[in-house]
Amino acid sequence: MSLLVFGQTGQVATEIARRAPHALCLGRDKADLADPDACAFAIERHAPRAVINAAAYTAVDRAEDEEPQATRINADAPAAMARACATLGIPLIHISTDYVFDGSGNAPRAVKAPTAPLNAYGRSKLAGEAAIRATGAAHAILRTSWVFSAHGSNFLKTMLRVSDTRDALSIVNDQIGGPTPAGDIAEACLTVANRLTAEPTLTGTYHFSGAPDVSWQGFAEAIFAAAGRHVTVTGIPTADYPTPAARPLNSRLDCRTTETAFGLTRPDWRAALPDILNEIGVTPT
Ligand SMILES: NC(=O)C1=CN([C@@H]2O[C@H](COP(=O)(O)OP(=O)(O)OC[C@H]3O[C@@H](n4cnc5c(N)ncnc54)[C@H](OP(=O)(O)O)[C@@H]3O)[C@@H](O)[C@H]2O)C=CC1
Ligand SMILES: Cc1cn([C@H]2C[C@H](O)[C@@H](COP(=O)(O)OP(=O)(O)O[C@H]3O[C@@H](C)C(=O)[C@@H](O)[C@H]3O)O2)c(=O)[nH]c1=O
Ligand SMILES: [Mg+2]
Repeated sequence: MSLLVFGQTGQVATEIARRAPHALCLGRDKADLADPDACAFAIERHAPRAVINAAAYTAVDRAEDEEPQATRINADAPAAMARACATLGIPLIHISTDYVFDGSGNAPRAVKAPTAPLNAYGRSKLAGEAAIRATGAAHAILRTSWVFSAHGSNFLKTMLRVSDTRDALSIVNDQIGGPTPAGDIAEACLTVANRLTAEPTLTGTYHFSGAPDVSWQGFAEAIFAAAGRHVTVTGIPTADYPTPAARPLNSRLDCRTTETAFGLTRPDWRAALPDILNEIGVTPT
């Protein structure tokens, strides 16, 4: 057994499966993250050379009402995975989020910058990070942001859906971050898994997000331009788009240590748009 992946249908898991046909990707039916012991058992039984956790509770607004469940999936399960990895002496590659930060200021966040999540999802992901570090397992925690792809649910697909019925939208323009193609995250995870297997001293936390940083409004406009859809996008402040979960204004991630350690540079999300739209079946008219 080479590589064990938690997650099968998600954005990143789908892209890992495409790139690593020999990896064993476990869906919820084979490993339910609400059952952390089952996740640890799956690792012990398959004895892979590395584990990638690409599954998570990602419903940001719903997590406000389901924090215990989000914490079980985003913290208790990764902790159990890391303990099993430590026992076997294999690395765990785990994905985390810009939402562990409070989004103050305008500067890109360094890896070691203080964390202070604004919402339940962010707290559950931060708890996962801490729990993994505490096990002593060789690991890489890869924080990314604003993931999009042809699969699963994401902002790009929401924009395409709503523009089927509306030709004008109001989108927040004061939350800034790096949209990240799931395919590039998958590639980064595989690169990091290979490197960490040979060099466990690379253990640590890393940032990996797409460039350039943009507002959700700017991202929406780029999506509609690439899709050839004529939609009027009006920028609004976050205060005018109330949601159950608060979201950080500044989601910029400083990704320089990831390039130094692994040679991974920030992917240009604009370059990924045409292929992803094409895969969804959207062709500019
Ligand atoms: N989406 C984003 O914008 C961002 C995501 N991240 C992180 O990246 C990682 C990958 O996210 P992404 O690919 O977008 O995730 P998705 O939301 O696309 O998919 C989540 C995956 O997790 C699985 N999952 C959820 N609950 C369970 C469970 N109880 N047991 C087993 N599997 C479960 C889902 O399976 P099922 O289909 O069965 O529900 C699905 O495969 C996560 O760690 C996420 O926190 C970080 C920053 C941004
Ligand atoms: C649909 C819509 C959204 N918005 C805003 C709401 C929100 O601030 C922003 C993005 O909305 P979403 O619900 O897609 O974003 P959200 O689900 O919060 O996305 C986050 O998911 C988790 C998993 C992460 O880890 C983060 O990196 C981030 O990608 O756009 C508008 O302003 N107008 C609209 O019409
Ligand atoms: Mg969402």
